[in-house]
Amino acid sequence: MDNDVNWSLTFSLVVASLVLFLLYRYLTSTFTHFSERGIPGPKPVPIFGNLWGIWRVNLPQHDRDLVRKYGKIFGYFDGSNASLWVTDPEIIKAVFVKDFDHFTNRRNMTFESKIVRRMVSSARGQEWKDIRSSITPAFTSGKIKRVSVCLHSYKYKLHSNSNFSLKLKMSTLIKACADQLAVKFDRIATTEGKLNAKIQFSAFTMDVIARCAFGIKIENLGEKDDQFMAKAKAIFNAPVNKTPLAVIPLIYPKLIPILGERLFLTEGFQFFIQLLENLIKDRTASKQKYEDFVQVATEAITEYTKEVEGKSVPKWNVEEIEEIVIAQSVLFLLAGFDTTATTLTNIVFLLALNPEVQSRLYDEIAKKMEFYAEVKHEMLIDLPYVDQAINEVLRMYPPVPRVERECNKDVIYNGIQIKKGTIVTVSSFALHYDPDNYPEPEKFNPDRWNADNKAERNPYTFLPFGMGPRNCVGMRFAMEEIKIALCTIIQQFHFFPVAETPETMQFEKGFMQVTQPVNAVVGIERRTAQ
Ligand code: HEM
Repeated sequence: MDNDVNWSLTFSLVVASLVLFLLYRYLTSTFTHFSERGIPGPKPVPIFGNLWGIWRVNLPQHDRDLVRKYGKIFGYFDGSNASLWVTDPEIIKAVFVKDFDHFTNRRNMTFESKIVRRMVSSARGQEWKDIRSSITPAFTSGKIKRVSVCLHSYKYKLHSNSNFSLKLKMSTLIKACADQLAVKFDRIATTEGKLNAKIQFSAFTMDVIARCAFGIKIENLGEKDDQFMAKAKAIFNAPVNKTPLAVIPLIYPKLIPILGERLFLTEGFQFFIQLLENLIKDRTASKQKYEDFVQVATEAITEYTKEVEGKSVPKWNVEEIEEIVIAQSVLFLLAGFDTTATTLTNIVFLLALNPEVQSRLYDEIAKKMEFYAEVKHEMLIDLPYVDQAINEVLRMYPPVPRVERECNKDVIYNGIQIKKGTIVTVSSFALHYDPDNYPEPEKFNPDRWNADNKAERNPYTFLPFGMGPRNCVGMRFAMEEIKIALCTIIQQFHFFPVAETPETMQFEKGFMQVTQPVNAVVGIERRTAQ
């Protein structure tokens, strides 16, 4: 009897060990991918690869440390998926520009939501090319300058309220938002004397997107009862980013539909999809003429054609057009709100710590204002020091910490083989702090960006907006917005460090798509006439 028990126990143990062994072999089967090719890299662990614990780290520092340790080219594993990390400018050029046809897509996240799949950021192959070509005209500087937006007042609810309507040019609209921001700053300067920059700039960039993209003015933005901002913030600073769940889309994307998309497409996300669906339905029902981004994009998408038997026919049917428009509208909001607010926060923070840069910036803007009665599109064209300062902030604190492409054909660069299916990842922080590209990288020095210094630098060492045909489509819009805000507030306010201001920017820990500044508190006072 005892023998039987021992036998079956031994048998069970052998089977369990065999299963575990096979599982281990399966989970680690790709882990020789880089070592076989002589490419160094951190040691991966089963299931997580190199992502174990990533939800607890300071991502910019983590990425810089990795590159410092393993060099400009090394292997990394997102779960069992191979990712080649690159900060070599020549390979960046090849992947993002020269051989773009072999690197058109980002990784496939396999979301089933049609809205997510139709977003230009997640669309793939020919569908990406078609959507991107159709929306690009809406983002050219000519359109940003000329497009006028019909504004509709909007209080927090899911339908727009058309009892107020006003037609304004895009840059005038951004200026109106910046003026409203200046009123808030004035109140803060005279009461508290210190500014929690991220909160105020988030309300500003949300206001700009709502007005310029959707023609709506949200009355209570940034106030206590403002659900609009609360939902948006919940997307970027979601608690899930600090848990192992954050890495599931990377290590095993097929689990997304099994676990339920709602786990990843949070309530905030659903809120904006619903909002935009309603807004577009309202528009279709009304006879009103709109001229904002949604309208420009809708027309461009509707007019987009394909060739069938030598004839041009519409590319998408009515249902597809609605899906594509909603997808891009939600995306503009998501891609444009937090990135731009974070950049403005970082700018004010670095200006507070660098008074000589702040005063040079002030002088340049004040000089320009001698010729212009107010901040406007035309005056932004020739402000070299403003451009230099913004570039330097984007170098030191790029809001999007990693940029990637998926390889769709085996290629070899300088003896480094990149197999089909491999993800190529660039850590913007590591690239921007490489002393080969930027001597004394910790130093905030806008002069790095003067014409002479810039001409000497390899352009593939600066990726705050990504690179190549799939770079940030909203870059011009973001720069217009940042410059209008900066010119408006720097003229009126002076920023300086206070006891709470950290010596260097602190970032939220966790696996963030947009690097979140924490405690970016600076002193603020109204400038006296100079
Ligand atoms: C300072 C502000 C911003 C920064 C730093 C930023 C950064 C980026 C980066 C790094 C990418 C990835 C590019 C690549 O893979 O090469 C990207 C893509 C994108 N951005 Fe931005 N962005 C900003 C503002 C905006 C704004 C205001 C909008 C829209 C109104 C926008 C819309 C997009 C879209 C749609 C994509 C995906 C493009 C595609 O896949 O074809 N971004 N952005």
